[in-house]
Amino acid sequence: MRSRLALIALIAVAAWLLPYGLDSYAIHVVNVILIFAILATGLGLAMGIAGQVNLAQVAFFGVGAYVTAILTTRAGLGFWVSALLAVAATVAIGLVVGTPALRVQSHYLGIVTLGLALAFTNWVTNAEITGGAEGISAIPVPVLPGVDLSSEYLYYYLELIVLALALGFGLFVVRTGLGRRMRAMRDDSLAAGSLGAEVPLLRMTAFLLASVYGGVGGVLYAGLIRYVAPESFGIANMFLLLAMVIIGGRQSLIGCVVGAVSLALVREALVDHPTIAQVAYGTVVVLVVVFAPTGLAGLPARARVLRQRRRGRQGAAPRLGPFTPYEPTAAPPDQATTMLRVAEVTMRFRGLKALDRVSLTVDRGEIRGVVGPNGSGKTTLFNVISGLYRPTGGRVEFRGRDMTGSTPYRLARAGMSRTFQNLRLFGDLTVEENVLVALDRSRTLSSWRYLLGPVGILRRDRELHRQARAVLDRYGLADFAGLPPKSLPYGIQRRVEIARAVAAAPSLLLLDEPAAGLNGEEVRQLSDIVRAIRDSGVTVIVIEHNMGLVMSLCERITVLAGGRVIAEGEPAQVARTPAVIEAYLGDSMSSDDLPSVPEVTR
Ligand SMILES: Nc1ncnc2c1ncn2[C@@H]1O[C@H](COP(=O)(O)OP(=O)(O)OP(=O)(O)O)[C@@H](O)[C@H]1O
Repeated sequence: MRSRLALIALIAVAAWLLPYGLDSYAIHVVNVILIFAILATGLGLAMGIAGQVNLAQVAFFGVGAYVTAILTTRAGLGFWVSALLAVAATVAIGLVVGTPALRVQSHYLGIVTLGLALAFTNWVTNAEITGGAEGISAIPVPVLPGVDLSSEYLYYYLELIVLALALGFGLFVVRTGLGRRMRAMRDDSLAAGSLGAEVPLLRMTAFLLASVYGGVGGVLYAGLIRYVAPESFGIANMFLLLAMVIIGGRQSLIGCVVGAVSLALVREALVDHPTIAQVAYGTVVVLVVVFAPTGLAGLPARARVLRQRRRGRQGAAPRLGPFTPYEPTAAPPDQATTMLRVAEVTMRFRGLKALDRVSLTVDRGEIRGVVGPNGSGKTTLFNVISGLYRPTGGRVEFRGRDMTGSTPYRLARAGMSRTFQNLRLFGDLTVEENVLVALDRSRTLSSWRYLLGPVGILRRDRELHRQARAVLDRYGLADFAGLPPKSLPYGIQRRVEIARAVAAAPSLLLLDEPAAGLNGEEVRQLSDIVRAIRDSGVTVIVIEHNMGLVMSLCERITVLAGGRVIAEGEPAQVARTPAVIEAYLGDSMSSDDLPSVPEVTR
């Protein structure tokens, strides 16, 4: 921590002293670089942190610059008033660009945002108000009492302060709840939604943030160059910005700034050879994507890992601890006893009927098993219940409310949580951050607090970290808190996913094949964990192929075959049902898979 502060202080002092060693041309180049660093930080937030393809950053930049130019020269407004209006206009454009993000997937956004960038250049080249291909000149010098901003040396300090604020704010967002939810969305939007992250609004927020940075960059550019023309906001600069973010390291805002500075210097060196420059950026981008996907920012971490490997692992290896059961709580008697009612649900995929008029009712406090041969519709049923699929017919009621076709994040916020058959942990977040995403119930619409109440955000984040550590301690995962989940053995990943699902404080927990890939001891521990979760007042539905586990754990079992419910009842009773035995034998499983003695499989 101390060495990091010392490094920041050193960089700050060096940045402050930099103009003393530069001639007038060099300071101009540096001033342009700082503007690109601000733009790249905004692009990094949208693309690297939130995972939203945004090719409109250059258009945001252009809107900021042009609106400043038009308002100062044509409407006669002061520079700073125009600057404020310019950023507001950029945010409005950001809202428009972000609207498709509410519905379409990220790769289509690439086309939408590219279209916007092209339309913008086309418009400014042809419109009268923008001065056509000639552009707008004679933008007035921004006035700041006591500081002559016509001097590029002093303008540098204005830009430096804005960049420091922009980067500081970006890092604050990335390292607290909003940024964590964005990163979770980037890693796995389905899992993020199932934990209550409002994915469409988060995407929109990413575009708004990018637009603010674009607008601020545009204002600074108008004030620096005092002339705007279409070529500054064209595809070539868009490509340059993309290259800066990819080469610097799109998942790190500091990487984006490093990328902006390095590439801008290279561009300067190759200013007389633009074609070579374009080919060089393209080649370096491809090399980085293939050989160093984390960009320049990821190199120190890679070097650290290599060094550790060479020296051999130091210190004690992290170990899985025991699970500490919850305090049992009795279900409140005054509430309805039905937790979930699925009525006549049908789910068709083109010609295939994956669910055929499936009905089941799960009572509060129950552990319900859902079993059936492969392809019988179990996971589809979970996907319908948890909102990933809208059923073709029928109704899903959760806690007495009709929630048919509701979105995963609404269901999550209503108290439903789930795990996935193939594990959907956020791979680039740490284990602790995975749990933090589930614990954090902040609404995306309350993100204005990042501007008006940052201290409250920090305080809340500290409290969430405390809660996350308590969850990890309870599940014996404390040693893994700072590690990325994909580096962990499968059994531990399964436990992390359950801990994460329970951290969302559900009243109904859906577990999709939680024992898949676990060894006998791990299955026994899982059984204890699920029982303890239920005893803490959570209703559980579990899909499982491990019949020993199902038989010993579940009070009731629903059996699906061919998308239909073929039996339901207590385990021993269901195991004797001829239709069930036939379904399993038809699936070429041995009838031994349906033990009459309820015991956990080892
Ligand atoms: N998104 C989809 N598009 C098309 N078909 C699908 C889709 N999801 C599931 N299916 C089909 O629906 C049927 C039921 O699949 P589902 O995954 O629900 O079965 P399952 O009982 O969970 O199987 P398993 O035990 O192997 O996980 C299968 O035939 C599957 O191919």
